[in-house]
Amino acid sequence: MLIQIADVLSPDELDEIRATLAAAPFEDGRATAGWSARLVKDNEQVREDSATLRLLRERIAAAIRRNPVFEAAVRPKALTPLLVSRYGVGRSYGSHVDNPLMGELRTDVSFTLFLAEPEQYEGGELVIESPAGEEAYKLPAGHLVAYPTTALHRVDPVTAGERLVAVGWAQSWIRDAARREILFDLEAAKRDLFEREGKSAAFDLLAKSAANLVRMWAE
Ligand SMILES: O=C(O)CCC(=O)C(=O)O
Ligand SMILES: [Fe+2]
Repeated sequence: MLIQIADVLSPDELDEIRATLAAAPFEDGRATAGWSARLVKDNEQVREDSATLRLLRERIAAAIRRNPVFEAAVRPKALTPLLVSRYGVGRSYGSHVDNPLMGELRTDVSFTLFLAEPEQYEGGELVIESPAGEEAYKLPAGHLVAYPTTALHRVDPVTAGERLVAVGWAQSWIRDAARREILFDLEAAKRDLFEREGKSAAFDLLAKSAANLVRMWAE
């Protein structure tokens, strides 16, 4: 399941993050790509060993972890350390698949949190490729798109301005994307039913089934 989540960062958080980014040290992004993705990766990232990256990672990861839609859709067991990337004019990241393992984690879900407003740059869409076609994402600042790490994807060349994003990966309690979608739908149905009839017998059965599916599938 592919999902867009609005307002993961508040306007105040965004201002603070952008101010921090304006003074951040950047380095070539190739170091954090696998050997074949490295051939098509052309961006810059906040320096791995910098205090700025530590601060940005803490702030942004905290905002993502407290987002209830992210929690319900991704079911994160753990997140990789985030990357904070900049694509100036001419920069892009060609079609690739992300590493299946990063550090101690299996990467189940990839996500991009947009930090620049769409009007601030031309091009730079995140394109998710599938046999059914392509889907391009360029979301307002503070919004996030999450997609199964199984997909080929790319970032189209930036032709004006500057694209700023934070990207990361989650190992999910629920490895399979189709199962995650079932649990996400059941959670939505639970909330809808609860609003209409409170903690009814039907609600309790739905809640029981959803909880037991998590128990059956969690790993
Ligand atoms: O910048 C993005 O939206 C995605 C970057 C990406 O595909 C990656 O870092 O593996
Ligand atoms: Fe990627």
